[in-house]
Amino acid sequence: MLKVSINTCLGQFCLDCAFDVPKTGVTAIFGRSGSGKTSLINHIAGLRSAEAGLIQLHGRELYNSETGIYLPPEKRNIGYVFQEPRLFPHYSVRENLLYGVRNKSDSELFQLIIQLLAIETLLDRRPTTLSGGEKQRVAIGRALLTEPDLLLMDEPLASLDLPRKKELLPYLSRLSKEFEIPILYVTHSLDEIIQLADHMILLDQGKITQSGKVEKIWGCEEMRPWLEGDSRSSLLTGEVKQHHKEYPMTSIVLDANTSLWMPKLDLSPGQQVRLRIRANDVSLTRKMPESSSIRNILPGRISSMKIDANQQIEVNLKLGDNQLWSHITAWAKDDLALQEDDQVFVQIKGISLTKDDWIDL
Ligand SMILES: Nc1ncnc2c1ncn2[C@@H]1O[C@H](COP(=O)(O)OP(=O)(O)OP(=O)(O)O)[C@@H](O)[C@H]1O
Repeated sequence: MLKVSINTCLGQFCLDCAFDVPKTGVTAIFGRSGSGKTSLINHIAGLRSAEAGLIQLHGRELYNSETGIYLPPEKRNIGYVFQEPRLFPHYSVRENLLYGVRNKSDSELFQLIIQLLAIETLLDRRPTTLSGGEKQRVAIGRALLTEPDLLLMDEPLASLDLPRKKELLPYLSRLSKEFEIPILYVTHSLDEIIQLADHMILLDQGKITQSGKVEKIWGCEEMRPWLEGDSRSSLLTGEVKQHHKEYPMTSIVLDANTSLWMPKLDLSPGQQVRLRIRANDVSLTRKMPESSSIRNILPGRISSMKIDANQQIEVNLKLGDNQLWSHITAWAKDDLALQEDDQVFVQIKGISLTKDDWIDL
């Protein structure tokens, strides 16, 4: 586990945060530009020193202002992947990968990493001949080959265009499952968080405003600037229950009493999935409709209602054990005379869940 507590100022900017990162999985660091994301991971890497604090990785102290411990970056055993791949142009891909690696033979780890990142065929090429996505895969491979206790990634996809980002995401996702090390992942992208992160830390002006499981943070008030109105959505975790016998649909269990139908997933019963349900795809009725094209009609209760910037209503609902957002017009709210604590029926079109709205966990 990584334990961090940092209190320091750089000019006008002060970083004051304390948090723990679980032993495995991806923890996303998210926040506005200038909120201190890069400064934070640079402190952990040892590229910056704080005025006060403690950084402990798997029980080993990397930094302790009280006892004067300050390990330089090369003694911390931390891998760092930057926005730009930073490869040595005069070395081949193989030489880049093995730079700084003690065991330079074709180890099992080397084979695993080149397969996982699909860079076997690039080994004899020079970085200048690679695409942006290929270069970044090599940079990730190089960081992993040093067998780090922690991997820091600072917007590793930011310099890539959208198709390259999409190409690299599955590699990152596989890597986080395959390597049992904590990954701290700085990003501006909510899509990357949905695809990759298990946990999330929200930073604002150098302070942590929220941290915890992604599903929980997603719905919190501090996420409102990024997820308001039309862009409001909920993240839910569930398990594949069954596939429909006649139609290309899959049922996902969210809790003991709640399940949803969505277009067929190529997954087996029992597999875990994360779903994003857009608030615009969730409508409400007072009575159970008698016949409807909508496949998911579930009982829910209104927890709270908020007016968005366009004077429409964001309704937060309790759906079984989960929280769900619905976005409706103020007109509909008045027409149905909706109030907090009311019991309603929540309607989610099965077809509204597209392939960008789920990942297997
Ligand atoms: N050497 C420095 N001296 C003074 N202020 C600095 C220094 N380095 C960074 N800062 C300030 O610290 C704040 C946090 O910067 P940082 O790069 O950590 O933010 P960030 O959240 O990573 O931003 P972005 O998302 O734009 O990369 C900024 O206001 C920045 O101007």
